[in-house]
Formats: sequence, C-alpha cells, structure tokens
Amino acid sequence: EPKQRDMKPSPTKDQLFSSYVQQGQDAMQKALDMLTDLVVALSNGVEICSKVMAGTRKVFRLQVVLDADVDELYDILFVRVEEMHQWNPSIQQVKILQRVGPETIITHEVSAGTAGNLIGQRDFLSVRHSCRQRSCAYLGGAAIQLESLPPQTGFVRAEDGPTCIIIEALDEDSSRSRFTWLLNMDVKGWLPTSLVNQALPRAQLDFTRHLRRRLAAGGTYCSLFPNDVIMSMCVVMSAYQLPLYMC
Ligand SMILES: CC(C)CCC[C@@H](C)[C@H]1CC[C@H]2[C@@H]3CC=C4C[C@@H](O)CC[C@]4(C)[C@H]3CC[C@]12C
Repeated sequence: EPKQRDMKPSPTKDQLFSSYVQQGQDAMQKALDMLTDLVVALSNGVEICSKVMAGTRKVFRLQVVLDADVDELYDILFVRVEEMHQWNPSIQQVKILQRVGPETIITHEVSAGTAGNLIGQRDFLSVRHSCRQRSCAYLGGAAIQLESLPPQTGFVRAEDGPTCIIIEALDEDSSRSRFTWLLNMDVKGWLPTSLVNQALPRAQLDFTRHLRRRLAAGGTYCSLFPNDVIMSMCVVMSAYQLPLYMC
C-alpha cells in the first residue's frame, strides 16, 4: 500500500553513504568481469575490442600505454576530476556533488555538444569509486539516481557504467602505465545502434588524445589558458613592451 511505503523511514546519512560505497564497489567488480572474451575488430586501421552484452548493448575496451606513472594518472583522473573540462573539450563539466569518503564520490557530468560528437550533449549522474594500490589504481563507476538532481529539461540523462579504468605501472618502466578503460554507456535517446557503436569508440580515442596532450604539457599545464593561448598572449604583451614576467 502506498500509504505504508510513505511511512518507511528514509535512510540515515551513514546508511546512504555505505550504500554508495557498495554501489561503487559493485560497479567496479561488474565492469572487471566484463573485460573477458572481448572480440577484436579493425576499424579504419584502429583496433577496437568490444562485446555485445545481454540485449544489444555493446561495451568497448580501450587499452593504451601512457607516458605517466600511476600517481599522476590517478591524480588527473580521480583526485582532480573536476578539472577535466580544462583539458578535455568533450566535457563541459564534472562536478563532485558529494564526497562520500576518500575513495568514493558522487559526480554530475555534462558532455559537450561539440561538432565531433555525433550523439549530442548528455548529462550523467554517477557514483565513482577508486582503489589505489601499490603499482596500480582502479576507478569504477555506475549511474545512480538522486531525487535532488532529477533529469533536467533540455538534457538527455545518459548512463555511464558499470565501468572501470585500470591503471597499471609497466613492469619494465614504472614511469609509464597501461591504461585500460571499459566503456559501458547507455547514451539514451532514439539513435541508431550503428551510429552509437561508431561514436563510442571514437569518444574513447578522443579522450585518450586529450589525455595524452595533457600529460605532454605536464606540470607546466596551465588550466586557465592552454599553451598556445599563453604564447599568443606573450606575443601581444611583448608587442606592448610589457615585462616578460607578466606573460
Ligand atoms: C559519446 C558521448 C555521448 C559522450 C562523450 C563524453 C564521454 C566519453 C565522457 C563524458 C563523461 C566522462 C567521464 C567523467 C568522469 C570520469 C571519472 C574519472 O575518474 C575517469 C574518467 C571518467 C569516467 C570520464 C570518462 C569520459 C566520459 C564518460
């Protein structure tokens, strides 16, 4: 009876938080399990690993070696996740809504509706869980629902997850890492499957390209102005004969 359901006490903060941690851990485990029995295909010379899950959803695995150690990648991808839009034009915003604990956060993400994005703008509500180990880090995530942030008009609420990213130090050179990302996304909306299945691996490649550029810029990366903008500012400022330290 609806009346009785209304009377159910709402969960306490502790109960809520431990359920978020649990959802994050479950997502990570589910996503890790999905990484088996992938099918390799070649698309325009790019190797794409995928498999079709129950139903029609296709999941994609991207695996690359990056020029960064596990700490740096963990820092960029988890600790400073809110800065992601500064180096990744596919993302408009990542906002941490709630810090559930040192390893678990609730995030709201908005993708950019840029020209290269065949799918259009989406927003996501996720629980993200991380597990930092000596020579590797795991980042897991799943879509969640929050009464405080229901799907907004004008936005298509998509679902990212269960998903995971595995960052492992290379045995032969721990200043480099193997980056494995399982993308398992329901983009929602009425779109042909073939278009979605083309756009998703492309979004993964784009992400990697931007991440590589961010890593190459390293510690000198300026969050407010990309390097090329700084250079042109220097040119303009020196034209006005401003002291160079102001550049
Ligand atoms: C194809 C269209 C709809 C979407 C394109 C943008 C996609 C690729 C973007 C939107 C939000 C993004 C996610 C936002 C937050 C995180 C948490 C971080 O710890 C690892 C990266 C990860 C998991 C991002 C991966 C890339 C992502 C899924």
